Amino acid sequence: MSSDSQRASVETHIQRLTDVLGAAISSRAVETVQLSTSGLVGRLAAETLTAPIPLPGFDNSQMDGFAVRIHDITPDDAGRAALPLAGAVAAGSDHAELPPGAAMAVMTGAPIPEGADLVIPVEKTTAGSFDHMELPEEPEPEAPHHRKHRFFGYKAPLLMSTELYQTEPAESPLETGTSVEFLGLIPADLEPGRFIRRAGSDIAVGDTLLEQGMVLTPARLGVLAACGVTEVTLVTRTKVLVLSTGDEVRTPGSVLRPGQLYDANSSLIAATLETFGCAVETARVGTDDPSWFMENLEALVALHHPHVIVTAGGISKGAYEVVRQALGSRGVEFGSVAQQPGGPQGWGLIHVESPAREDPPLAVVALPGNPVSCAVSLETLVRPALAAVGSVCPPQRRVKVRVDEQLSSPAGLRQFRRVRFTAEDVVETVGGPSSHLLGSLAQADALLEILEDDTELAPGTVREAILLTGRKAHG
Ligand SMILES: Nc1nc2c(c(=O)[nH]1)N[C@H]1C(S)=C(S)[C@@H](COP(=O)(O)OP(=O)(O)OC[C@H]3O[C@@H](n4cnc5c(N)ncnc54)[C@H](O)[C@@H]3O)O[C@H]1N2
Ligand code: MOO
Repeated sequence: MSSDSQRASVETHIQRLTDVLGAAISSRAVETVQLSTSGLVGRLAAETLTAPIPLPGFDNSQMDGFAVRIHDITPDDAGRAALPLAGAVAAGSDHAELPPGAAMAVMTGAPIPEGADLVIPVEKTTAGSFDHMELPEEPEPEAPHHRKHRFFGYKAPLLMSTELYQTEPAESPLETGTSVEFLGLIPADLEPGRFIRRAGSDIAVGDTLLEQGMVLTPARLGVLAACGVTEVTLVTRTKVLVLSTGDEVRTPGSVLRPGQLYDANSSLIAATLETFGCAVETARVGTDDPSWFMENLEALVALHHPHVIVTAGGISKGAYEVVRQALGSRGVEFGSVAQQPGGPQGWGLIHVESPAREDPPLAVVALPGNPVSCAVSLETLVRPALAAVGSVCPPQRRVKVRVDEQLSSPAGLRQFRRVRFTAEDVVETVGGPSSHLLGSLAQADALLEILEDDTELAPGTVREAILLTGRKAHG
């Protein structure tokens, strides 16, 4: 259907866009990227990836405290027990062994000394903390991986003086006679494995880190890095070429002649599509000549290899509607959607000759030129369609709001008024319904949805609103 006398519903148009976008981006290529690349959040994994190492990578202490063997500790009725101190193990230290009948100081993240089966936090000693203890020297910086645990002793008694001094590795560290005095121990403190983070207890070797089609999140990127993964294979983002048209439109920074205006649509559309997970290139095709427009388009397709072309402007009823004239004869349909702003719309699939490009065909989404019409169309039509084709596009964010003013809306059109929050769940309109009011859009938090048969809204009416990109609901 391409007649303006019959307006398509919003839902019908979303389905049309879903069909054309689906046909164009169903078989996307994959690419391998370094994990250190920025902007990976929201990208789609193309392959299953399993853990090459466990997490934690080794048994380590969850607390700053003392590693002990359970059977070496027999608390008295007051929960007190003492053990000779055999040394200290810092995070980053290598293998240590716990001598029988002794305790070893262990710091959070330090490897558990062999033989220990639980850790008692330093708070459960009479010293209470390591704050006033002199800890063993740090290892040489050039060989951190050879970091050794240090045997040390206390100027006795540890828990009276809380003064700790380092000794050279001792033949028998227990000769120092220094002891650690635990107190307030209850049975739960002596459970096997207490405060030991076991190797592989979070992730085991071979566990699935990513599955094909999974969205990358900050946490998933963190897990990949923790497992030492350096690169990841991702679905190539939907590549969109944004073409803003209009002889009167100039690039910001250039000098305007009378009747000319700066190009708002390239920035607005590109920024929006980036939040939809697309890789976007923009170009301005400032011609009203359909054949020159097509030559430009073909050259740009050969350069950028997009999956989708989004045009802005040149589609309504004027004498110089270059997009409509150029693409209307190539399979792109143009018609009206029963919404305001964003009534005139174009959609379709085209084949553009390009040596580097193979099927599937290119999707065309032709938006009306008014900037607010573009913004609303992207939110109400393009976002749901992109989200429906299994892309990474986040869905609309809808909230219920109360409108504390009298509003009217034309019958048969779904009107989207720009509103801002004045209190939690309460909105006021910003500017009128016209689609040139870009300043008002920039002040708005949401698009108030007024349905087709909802022609008069009394103050206090509750309706749905779509939160605009980058805006959050009040409160
Ligand atoms: N006789 C009719 N006239 C119009 C109708 C209609 O049904 N019958 N529909 C109106 C509606 S609604 C809209 S929306 C616009 C859509 O027109 P076009 O898509 O052809 O867009 P243009 O005419 O090219 O531009 C419209 C408006 O937007 C300005 N513009 C264009 N590009 C940019 C840009 N990149 N940055 C900033 N502003 C831009 C342009 O100068 C125009 O003012 O048609 C109505 N007319
Ligand atoms: O349908 Mo238009 O987008 O209102 O100005």
